[in-house]
Amino acid sequence: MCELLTAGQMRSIEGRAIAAGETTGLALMERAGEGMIDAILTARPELAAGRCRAVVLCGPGNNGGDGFVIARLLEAQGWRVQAYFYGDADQLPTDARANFDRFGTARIQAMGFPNISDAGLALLRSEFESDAGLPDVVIDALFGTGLSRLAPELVPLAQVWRLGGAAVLRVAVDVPSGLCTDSGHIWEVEGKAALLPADLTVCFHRRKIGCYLGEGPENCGQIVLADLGLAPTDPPASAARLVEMPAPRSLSKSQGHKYDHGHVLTLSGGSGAGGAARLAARAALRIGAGAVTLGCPAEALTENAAQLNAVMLTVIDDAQALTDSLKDQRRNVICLGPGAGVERAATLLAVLLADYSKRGTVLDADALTALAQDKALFSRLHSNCVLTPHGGEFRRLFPDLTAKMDKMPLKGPAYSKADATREAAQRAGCVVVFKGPDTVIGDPSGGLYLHTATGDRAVPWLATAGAGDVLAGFIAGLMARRMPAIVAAKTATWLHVECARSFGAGLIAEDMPDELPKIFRQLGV
Ligand SMILES: NC(=O)C1=CN([C@@H]2O[C@H](COP(=O)(O)OP(=O)(O)OC[C@H]3O[C@@H](n4cnc5c(N)ncnc54)[C@H](OP(=O)(O)O)[C@@H]3O)[C@@H](O)[C@H]2O)[C@@H](O)CC1
Ligand SMILES: Nc1ncnc2c1ncn2[C@@H]1O[C@H](COP(=O)(O)OP(=O)(O)O)[C@@H](O)[C@H]1O
Ligand SMILES: [K+]
Repeated sequence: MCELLTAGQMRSIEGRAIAAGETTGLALMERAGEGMIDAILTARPELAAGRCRAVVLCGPGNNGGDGFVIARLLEAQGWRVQAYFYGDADQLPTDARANFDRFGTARIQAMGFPNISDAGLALLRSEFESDAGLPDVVIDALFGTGLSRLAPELVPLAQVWRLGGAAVLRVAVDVPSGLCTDSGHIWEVEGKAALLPADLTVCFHRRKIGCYLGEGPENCGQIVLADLGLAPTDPPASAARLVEMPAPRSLSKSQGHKYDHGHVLTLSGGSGAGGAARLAARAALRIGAGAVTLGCPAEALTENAAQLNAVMLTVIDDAQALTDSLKDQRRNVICLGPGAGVERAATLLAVLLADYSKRGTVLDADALTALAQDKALFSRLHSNCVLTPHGGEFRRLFPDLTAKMDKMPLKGPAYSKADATREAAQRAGCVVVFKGPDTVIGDPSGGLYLHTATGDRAVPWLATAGAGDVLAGFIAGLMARRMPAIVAAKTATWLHVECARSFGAGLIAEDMPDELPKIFRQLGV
């Protein structure tokens, strides 16, 4: 289970350990420096062989203190190291000051404070233009989890930071300077923003949530962990968790009748608007629902019949027809929204949310718009519902939360997509899957899960029409198989990205359900 921490959560874990006498700030800082070097050499073993050159940028807080430790330890390994300092030595926190002194004032190049001097910047620039060639590694120990506002000094530094291009390894200590640890946004004021993007980010103790949200993933490079030796106490209950590969056991089928594996009813729109619901229906069937029926208006029966085989068809013209259809309790999950049309979605939603049996209900697309337009409907959502909004739909449903999320404060902590999803799920009383390259899943009890499709899980081809319909179908299919809503949402999100990764370039939504059997084989389902 991989927890993702905010700056505040990390601070309280460290603070508790120090207060309990389990460790000291100085010991943690030493361990952070050691862990950093282990992590760099593990991620880039080729650096272990040579006598490399490193430039370490140290800032005014404890992140800077880590930088002095790293500089000292790298030097002890025979590296040529130059440390630069942005800050006032007399204002350094105690442990950082101890490491500043230990490395040696005379060997630390001051860059000027509170403004970086031209001379300081020129000296730093010369590191990249020296006869000794480019540094092998540049380390960003300027600001870490303590940064809670724009550091304007990063603006000039950001240009120098990029010198040398791909020939230089850029490593961030804990988080890249300029990134908000909580929201993954870049700190900015009046349109001015700056950040030092990294090829490798070494997070201490636990991964920081901002590395997985917003602009975090594209600016952190590879993210690895360094152990600080803190006791593996339970993470805070409020900590978010990364969505991980599902256990194959959870996806395998036991013996039984088709209806033992559930029956999804997907409700489509009228003539010419059935594609989205057909995609969802096929996805639900492929992921293992025992049976899937598409409910369409009579006018669309013939065209749907021409497209579907294993998916069954029924006519659902109006609210009464849906009420009758729900009398069949084997239809244990309903998927409504894709291609339904807002008016029809509103009519059918009223029936679904009045259904006493509170069966599994996946609401996407037009059903979300209908929900946003009707407070009474919204208030009838229950814990067996799943909402799957993209950014636009989320804005319609929760305009106030979106406004809070979009407004980067001048000073942190910032309100994040994770905070918004948690609040949305609690308000709706059901699971909310807030989609995007960083998909955040919240459950009404406050649980929070993140799936970030970046790095080796990047799937730009998933930005294709109908991909969301397939996700809704996957969730519905898994719920039909009696997976709890939150588990179905997590599992479907992971499989959805996995299908896109596996298929690769050229992916369109139709390909995704048909990629599932291959994924299942690979997982050993
Ligand atoms: N706690 C622990 O036990 C351990 C901590 N560890 C390490 O400490 C890091 C957190 O350290 P930290 O909280 O000291 O803040 P840090 O991220 O270094 O920097 C931000 C500070 O700079 C200050 N600031 C000054 N000038 C500024 C300016 N112009 N622009 C913006 N800010 C400016 C700013 O204060 P402000 O002026 O905003 O009040 C703020 O106080 C953490 O990431 C990890 O690397 C590890 O060693 C393990 C043990
Ligand atoms: N660049 C991307 N990387 C990863 N996932 C993406 C990306 N773009 C879109 N997605 C995913 O694709 C799906 C798109 O859903 P949605 O916006 O509802 O599209 P549609 O309405 O066309 O089906 C979501 O699950 C979203 O998370
Ligand atoms: K940093």
